[in-house]
Amino acid sequence: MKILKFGGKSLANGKGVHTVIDIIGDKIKKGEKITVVLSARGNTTNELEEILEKARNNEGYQEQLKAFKQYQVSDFRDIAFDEEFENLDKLFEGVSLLKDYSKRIKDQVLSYGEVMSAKLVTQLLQQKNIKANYTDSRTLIITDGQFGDAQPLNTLSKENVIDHFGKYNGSTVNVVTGFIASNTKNETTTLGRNGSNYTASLLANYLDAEELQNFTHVDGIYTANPDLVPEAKKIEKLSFEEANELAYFGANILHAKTIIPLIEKNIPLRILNTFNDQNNGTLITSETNKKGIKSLSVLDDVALVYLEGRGLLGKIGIDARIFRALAHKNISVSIISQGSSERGIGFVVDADKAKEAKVILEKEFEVDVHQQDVSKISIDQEVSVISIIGQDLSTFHKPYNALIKNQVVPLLFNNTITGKNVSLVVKQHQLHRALNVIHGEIFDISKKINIAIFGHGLVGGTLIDQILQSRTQIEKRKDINLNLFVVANSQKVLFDKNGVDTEWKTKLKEEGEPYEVKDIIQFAKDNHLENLIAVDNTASIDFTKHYIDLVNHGFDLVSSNKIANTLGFDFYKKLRTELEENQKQYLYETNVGAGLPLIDTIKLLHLSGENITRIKGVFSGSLSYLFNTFSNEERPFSEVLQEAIDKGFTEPDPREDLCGNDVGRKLLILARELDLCNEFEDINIHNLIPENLREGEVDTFLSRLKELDEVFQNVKEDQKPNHVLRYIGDLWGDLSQEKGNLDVKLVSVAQSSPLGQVKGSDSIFEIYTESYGEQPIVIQGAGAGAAVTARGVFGDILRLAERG
Ligand SMILES: NC(=O)C1=CN([C@@H]2O[C@H](COP(=O)(O)OP(=O)(O)OC[C@H]3O[C@@H](n4cnc5c(N)ncnc54)[C@H](OP(=O)(O)O)[C@@H]3O)[C@@H](O)[C@H]2O)C=CC1
Ligand SMILES: N[C@@H](CC=O)C(=O)O
Repeated sequence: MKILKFGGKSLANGKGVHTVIDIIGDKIKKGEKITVVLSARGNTTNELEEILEKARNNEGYQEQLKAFKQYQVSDFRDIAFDEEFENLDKLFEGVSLLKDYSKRIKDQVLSYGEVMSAKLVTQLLQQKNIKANYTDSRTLIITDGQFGDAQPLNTLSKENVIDHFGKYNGSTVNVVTGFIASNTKNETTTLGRNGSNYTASLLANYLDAEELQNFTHVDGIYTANPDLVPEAKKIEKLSFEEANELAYFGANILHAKTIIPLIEKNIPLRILNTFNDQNNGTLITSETNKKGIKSLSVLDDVALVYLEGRGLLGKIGIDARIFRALAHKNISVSIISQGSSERGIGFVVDADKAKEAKVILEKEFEVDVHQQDVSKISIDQEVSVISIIGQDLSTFHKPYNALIKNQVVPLLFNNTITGKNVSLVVKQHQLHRALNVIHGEIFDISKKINIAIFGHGLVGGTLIDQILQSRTQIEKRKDINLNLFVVANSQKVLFDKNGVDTEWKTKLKEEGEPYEVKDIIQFAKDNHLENLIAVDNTASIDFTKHYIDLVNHGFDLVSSNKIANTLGFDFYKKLRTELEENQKQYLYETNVGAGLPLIDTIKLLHLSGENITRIKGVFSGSLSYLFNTFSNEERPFSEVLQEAIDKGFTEPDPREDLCGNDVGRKLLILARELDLCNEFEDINIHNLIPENLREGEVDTFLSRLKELDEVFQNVKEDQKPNHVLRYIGDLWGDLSQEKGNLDVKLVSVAQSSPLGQVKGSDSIFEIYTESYGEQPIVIQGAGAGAAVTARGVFGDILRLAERG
């Protein structure tokens, strides 16, 4: 015998009931022996409760009652509910006259939900020539007299059930009302929360069923609520013990008490989806999984109560007084946390009990408040509890750190000593993000990194394409899902919370909208996006003004833009302070030497105590290309410069390279990595642009490039034989002082020297240190170009993603 239990959503009007009839019909056809247990249909129980309240409060309930009746019969005109409707009318009338109702009356009213549901399904089955027998569970399950949450009297109930089922030879399906029962005085009682499931598991127990199949509207039990966590996965198998934990911590499919009758008889429970016959659901058995499962569950109808005060320190009996006072009023406390100093104790109660709990405690601690031993008794209603089931403390740092990194600071947390569960109380508005962050961290599924790209020119555009090309591979290899949720230029933004695709350029053009950076921050918040990174691929000083705001709102930063690192030292420090306070990171490896691993190397040498005494070299890829080519070939300077521009080596405004600012910035960035406090004004820069070409629009400058030819031809010809031109940066002096010397200049060097041998757009950096003496560490390679730079930015993004 299998027990099939169908929930309210499975039995709703429309597709629901008919699907249920088909499922039952199929089983009968296959010769399976089954018993069916039903909940009330759709929203029936809630509706009956609401009408009852209205009747008591003398609010017009007739209209809702009429709609309720229509719902029950609308799809099934030939089924008669006259008797049930008449009884309900009488009950509501009585309540409205008395302006009150007892728990006994409420149980009577609610019982009609299950009665009508079972009556309907029985008749629909009979219409299909299936032998079905309406079974009112009040004749079977006998309980104590606790209306609303009655406890079954097992011996009596079991006898009734065995007796009743003994009368059927197996070819008739008993269609049993769930949830309802009767006491020994033959009065209707109900079995409380999850009552229909309880009826089904009691029957399974009494009848030694081979399986209980619980048909719901979901595919099974998930690692988290899929409505809140899109990446949630279905759990194939669970042990009863684990299911019990899930039930206790709020998984809304089961209630702990419903599992006990199954455990007793070792009867498997399968959670199935009425509307998906292709799914095996979740199987719950006594078998324990060695690895253990992990799941996230949420209690959100809760409140946090907090008691604080200096007088609690070391005082004995405070906790006892709190819990005794609450227990006295039947208020149950679920999660408790107390500081070791005992200056405060926080705990969680059901939301609807919070105010009462506060009043009770205020009364209990009246004297203590007066004596200022207790300073505060407060409640916070806007909280949720997340329980990580299967999580022990040895690896708890992972989800915890991820939460902090995503600016979710739990208000309270506790763990079970013997089990493997940790519960956290978080602010309700952070629940969604918190769940996704924890889920991404504890499951073997990819961690989503939400990236906002600002600037999609040469570097930014290449970066987007590189990410879109490699993201599948990265997800496979690293379990990191790179989600580009924003692409923006100086005018417009394209939002897509699920990530832009290869059509991003067209979409940005057609669907892009004007924006301010705060809109992007808001979008991330509204969509509960976690692991946020803002990538600056602009050359804009204006955009850098938003860095601190972005950091304060949970974004890590990556930039190819060098401006933020070369603004005033005050800003430089402030940004780092904000980063530290928010536990955010800022990576900018491409600021010097494009994709070359320079900044990291310098940072490491410095951090490890290696004294760097000088850094010298060709810092600019574009000027390297320009002077390498111009020195070796007999071509006009303007022609080679145009080539460097066309190859994407220069800054958006090439005058930034030629005037020395770009090299100056790079030099300053390196100096600041060595903890020097130099300002941009401290740099001695040899500006290569003749004064008459320095001002004006970039286009005008580009149209006058030829005017540079004579100037540079003369410089070239003025050199010693076998010498070439190089534009270098040089950081020197006593670098243990507050400031170093920073020079940017055009020099003529022997072609045979290391600097003289640099080719193409290569940069070369000579790093002199105390240990390495006269022989510098040399880093050399492509110092400019969209592809290498974008790859470097990509590297920074991945570094952040992996650090998590
Ligand atoms: N090229 C190279 O080899 C290297 C470049 N870099 C750095 O990379 C950065 C980008 O260079 P590149 O790609 O050549 O520049 P581009 O001029 O090609 O692209 C700049 C992008 O930034 C956008 N932008 C400008 N201002 C803003 C703003 N305030 N807010 C949002 N978006 C803005 C532009 O949009 P719009 O079109 O609307 O103006 C454009 O999409 C520069 O900072 C450069 O120094 C670093 C290392 C090497
Ligand atoms: N314009 C820059 C690009 C990289 O920072 C250069 O030429 O080096």
